[in-house]
Amino acid sequence: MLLGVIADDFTGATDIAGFLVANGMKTIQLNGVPQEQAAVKADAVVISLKSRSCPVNEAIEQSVSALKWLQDQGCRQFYFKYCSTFDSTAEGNIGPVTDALLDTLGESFTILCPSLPVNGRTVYQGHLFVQGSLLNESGMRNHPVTPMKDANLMRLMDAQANGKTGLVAYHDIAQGAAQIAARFEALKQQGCRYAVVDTLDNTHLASIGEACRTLKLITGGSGLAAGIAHNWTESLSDQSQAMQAGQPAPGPTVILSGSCSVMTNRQVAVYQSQAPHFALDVQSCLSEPHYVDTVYDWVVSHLGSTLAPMVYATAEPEILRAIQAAYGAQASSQAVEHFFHRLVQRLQQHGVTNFIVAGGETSGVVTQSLNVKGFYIGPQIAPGVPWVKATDQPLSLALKSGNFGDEQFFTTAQGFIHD
Ligand SMILES: Nc1ncnc2c1ncn2[C@@H]1O[C@H](COP(=O)(O)OP(=O)(O)OP(=O)(O)O)[C@@H](O)[C@H]1O
Ligand SMILES: O=C(O)[C@@H](O)C(=O)CO
Repeated sequence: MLLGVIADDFTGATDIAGFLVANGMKTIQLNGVPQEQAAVKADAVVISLKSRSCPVNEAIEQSVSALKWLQDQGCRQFYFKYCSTFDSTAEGNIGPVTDALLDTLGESFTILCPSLPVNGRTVYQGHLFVQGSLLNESGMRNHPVTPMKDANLMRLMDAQANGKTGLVAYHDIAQGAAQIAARFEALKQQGCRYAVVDTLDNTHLASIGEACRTLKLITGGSGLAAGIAHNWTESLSDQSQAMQAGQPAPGPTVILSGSCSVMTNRQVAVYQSQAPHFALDVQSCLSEPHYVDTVYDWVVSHLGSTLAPMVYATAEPEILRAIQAAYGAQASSQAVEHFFHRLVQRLQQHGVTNFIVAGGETSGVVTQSLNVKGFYIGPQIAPGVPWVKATDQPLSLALKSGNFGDEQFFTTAQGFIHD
């Protein structure tokens, strides 16, 4: 095994796994840290956790235990994958987890590279942009769990990590890998533990990837996957079978949307005009034990439709704010997640085999409810969203990060399902 990836949520895991496969690395995704040590045959293993917004100590504990498992598998380099919008708070979890991974590896330096230019995430002078807007002026300012109120990555990291954060700015990045590596050394000499790397396009990511060849730990979004995979080209095995193994097969299909991102709101609105849809009522999720029966019956009665039925909690920011004011942000999001957990188990028992899910946390809940241990990675529906197929049951999933995909995503995803 060459590369071990620790991802802080499920969609983030499939995101990077999809890019690793597309760049020639045979990749298996495992949900949670496996209990057993059985050797996995792949170039890269991505362990997906649900550690983005859990208490800091739990995130550290999960991440370090994933790292140790990957070390035992013989991985030679490690990647901590977090969101391309740096989803975190002043408490964590990106900073404390990075610190814990560095300490466990006995390393003193890593980079912070959330950029994913193909999906509009770029970094300039250490400031993170989403489709040309500063992070704190993008839809991320309204995120239900980790609202992002600052775009300065140095400041965000300083608030939550132990060490000092430096910057490798655009003019150095543009000069290529050797200059970037020289800047890493200079920052280390200045006592920096982390370096934010400016990135405007894939050329920059390729240079950054090359400059990271000797780093034991790399942290970032999925954009850097291509650059990292490139470093291993000479050691890679044949890829064609891995992609094939992840192809989704025909079967009852449902869409579950728990993301309130700007793009998911658009995708849900477009799909509402095309297919059967059911809007979840948060109060009923909180207080009616039999609400799940009502929604389950509705889904089952629409499974024969040309396009799959959609159940969604997705709400526009002002509606979300009103819900959170009435019931509390944590209580309402937990109620929605718990509802999806129960619904998914019922639908699985009914024989639903294909789940298209919007939202990282929501995808985590769905995958855990389905009790899937691992995935083969299939074709990419949109950059960062591959179909994945369970390694141990006849189940396929499309796990969409909140802001990924275009407006037709839910119909496009269904177009990939065939014999
Ligand atoms: N109507 C709602 N009221 C309250 N909470 C909601 C509502 N709809 C969704 N949520 C909660 O908001 C959270 C959305 O997080 P999730 O990670 O699923 O989406 P996302 O943040 O857009 O996706 P990503 O993390 O991939 O960017 C979930 O905990 C979900 O249960
Ligand atoms: O990096 C991203 O934007 C996604 O993979 C993600 O982590 C959102 O949950």
